[in-house]
Amino acid sequence: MPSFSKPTPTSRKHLLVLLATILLLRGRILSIPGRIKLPQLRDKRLTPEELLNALQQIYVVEDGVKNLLVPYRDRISKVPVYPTPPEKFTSDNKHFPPIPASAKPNIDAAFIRQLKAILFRIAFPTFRSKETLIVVSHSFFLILRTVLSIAVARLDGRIVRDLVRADGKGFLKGLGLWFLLAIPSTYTNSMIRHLQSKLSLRLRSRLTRYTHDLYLSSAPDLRYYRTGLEGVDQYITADIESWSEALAGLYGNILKPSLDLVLFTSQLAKSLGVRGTILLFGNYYLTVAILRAVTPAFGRLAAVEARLEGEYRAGMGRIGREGEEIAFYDGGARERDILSSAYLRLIKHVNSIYKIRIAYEWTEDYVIKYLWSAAGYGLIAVPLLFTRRRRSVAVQAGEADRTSGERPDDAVAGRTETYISNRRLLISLADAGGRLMYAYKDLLELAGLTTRIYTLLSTLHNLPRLPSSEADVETISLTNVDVGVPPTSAIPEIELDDALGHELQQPTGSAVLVKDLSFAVKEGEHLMITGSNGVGKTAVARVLAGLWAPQGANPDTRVQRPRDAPGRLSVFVVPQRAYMVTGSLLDQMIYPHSYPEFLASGKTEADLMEILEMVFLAYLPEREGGWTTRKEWRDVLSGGEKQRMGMARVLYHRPKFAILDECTSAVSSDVEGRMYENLKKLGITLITISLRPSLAKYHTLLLTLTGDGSSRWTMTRVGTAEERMGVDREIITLENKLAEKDAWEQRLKELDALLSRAGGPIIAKLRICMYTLNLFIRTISRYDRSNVKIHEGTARV
Ligand SMILES: Nc1ncnc2c1ncn2[C@@H]1O[C@H](COP(=O)(O)OP(=O)(O)OP(=O)(O)O)[C@@H](O)[C@H]1O
Repeated sequence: MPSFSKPTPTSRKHLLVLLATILLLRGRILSIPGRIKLPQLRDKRLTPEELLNALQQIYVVEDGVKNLLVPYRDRISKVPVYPTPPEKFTSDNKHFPPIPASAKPNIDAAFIRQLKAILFRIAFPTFRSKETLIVVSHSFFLILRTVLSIAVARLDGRIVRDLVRADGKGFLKGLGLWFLLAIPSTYTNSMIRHLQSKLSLRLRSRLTRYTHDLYLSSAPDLRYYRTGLEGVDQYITADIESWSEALAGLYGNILKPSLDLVLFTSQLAKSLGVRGTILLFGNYYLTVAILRAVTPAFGRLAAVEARLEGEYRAGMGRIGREGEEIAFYDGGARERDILSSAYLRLIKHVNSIYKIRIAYEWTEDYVIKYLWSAAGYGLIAVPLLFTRRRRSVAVQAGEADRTSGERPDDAVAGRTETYISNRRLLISLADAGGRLMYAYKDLLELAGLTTRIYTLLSTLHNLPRLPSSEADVETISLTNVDVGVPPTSAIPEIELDDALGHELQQPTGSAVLVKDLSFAVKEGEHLMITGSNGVGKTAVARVLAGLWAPQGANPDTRVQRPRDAPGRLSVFVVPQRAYMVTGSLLDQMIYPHSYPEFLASGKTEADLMEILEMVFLAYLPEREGGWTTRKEWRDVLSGGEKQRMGMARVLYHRPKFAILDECTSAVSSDVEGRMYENLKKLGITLITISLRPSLAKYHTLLLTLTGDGSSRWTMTRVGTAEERMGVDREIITLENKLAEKDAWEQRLKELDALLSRAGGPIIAKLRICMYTLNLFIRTISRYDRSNVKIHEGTARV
């Protein structure tokens, strides 16, 4: 493999140097990079080429830990990943029981249980995690802010008192303290915001990693394939993010105002006395009662909004994915209608939330701002009026100065201080109360999002296990298997127009497509599965590959596949629709291998080129600018090229059995035939699903699915090469006879005309012969090459 060091240009022989540089670069671009050195990646700004190579590398393993190479600006950071162990999922399973059909997002026991499961099984798995440290620091700053707010309120009162007293020195001292206090206060505010964002990000990362590991599980779980949950992307991307933000924000929004409420109330109680404190608590009670009565079901509304967002997002994604097909049909207008409809449903819902909010927020503002302020004035008046009355009585008695030793100015200043401090505390109290009320609404919204996240996790956790089909056998076989569409799992969905309730997606019953199917394919035998469209050919492949469980209650039902040998897969499936992975040209060919796995396999660039030649794609690396070129391959490659790439993957992996599901339908027959020959030469046993009779000659067994609604099937042996030649000869004879059909028909008409003029028994016999001939011609006419059935060596298995 060539190295990737930069060429040094010399001042002499410019032309030669230029030529050499071009050649060197061409060599670098067109060849596969070796393992790249990554120790100082974090510190070094990489060249675009190095960046591309690092992207190709995907990850490095250091000290047994997989480090993902994540592009960040024009650098690469190494992020260690620790996949969730399967035992963790097993132990978590019981904490995520299926959500009951009647569940509605609300602040209740179910919400607490769901939140507890998500928090303590995923978000905070241990108390010594970084998340805990963030929460502790966050709490510290929240408490500090409350303490500082009290200090600010006191200082505020003191400054005004000194002002009323005309105490310049005291005023300046107070002002100096004010500036000093501002430093920790503002720092505390920014730290609270920072820690809240950090906590939200950590929660999101924890949940995302867990969900990725659970969702993208390998065989036999294949949860990504089997969830049946609509709009999973919305759950994993947007909902997890909103949930993390809501939770991190809510912690501050509940803890801080609650603390404020306790501390401010205790401070106020000192100057309000018992009566005032009772009045204060009466005020709290009244507020909570009023607001509870007018609070709408924000939880359910938030959950429905998330779902509608998901539908709209899915529609947008579909257009991005299937742009070309839509463009061919010129379906823009139709798609716009579909998208607009999804968008309008979302907007209608959001609008209705806004409308519901008007009444709620109006009441909330009225209660918090005006009711609390009025109560506040009343409460402040208690000590003031009380003190004033006492003072006036004392003044009347002419003993004011003697009893208190204060000047009248001091008394006014003292009252002003109390008033200012209490007023500030009351304003803060009203603010805390308001935030607590908002927090209640946020809590309801969190309940809605929690239901969404919990639905995702419990659906993934509760998928029925697929029976393992791998065994120590040499053949791939089905025994007494009913093939049918598996029932969709029951997933509760919050219904669009029904924010008051939700609907259960009913499990659909599955019809049996193929009944009691049994066959075994040994290595070296080649099976072709045929039958009309929709009869269940791919369904059989799904059962063989372990994507669908066999149906039916027959105790003898069995699906068996050999286990993967070291370095060799037992079964590799090429599906009907070509799939192109995000990445380089090399990634397309080695999929699902990663680049490090390719290096570990010991295969070389020459091996890859040899494979590309076998599928007639040898021109691709040169045409596309090298193996590491990254493009949107789904659009760049033609339909036939994508299918040939699928065949290249089979040749790269060299499995024991290759299931080819109509994966050469866009490839010309001659190229298709040569690719089949190449696969067989490499010792790969073929299980082909196809409607092309021309492919039958590469196989030894033919499974025909009847497709007349009876779910029946027949297995026939295609026969030896000689026998197949015999069949070909028969086809040619029939075709020759077919070519003479018009002449025969003409002669028949002539004879018929002759006979109609004659009579007698001989004529009757001749008429019978004519009838037979007629029938024969009609039968031949109906014959078509594609209908020729091969019956040699028929063996029902
Ligand atoms: N996930 C699914 N959900 C519901 N029905 C399904 C699903 N997958 C397949 N089917 C149904 O099962 C039947 C068989 O599908 P299958 O893909 O096996 O047909 P096929 O014989 O391979 O057809 P074709 O030749 O057109 O590819 C079809 O009627 C199809 O609609």
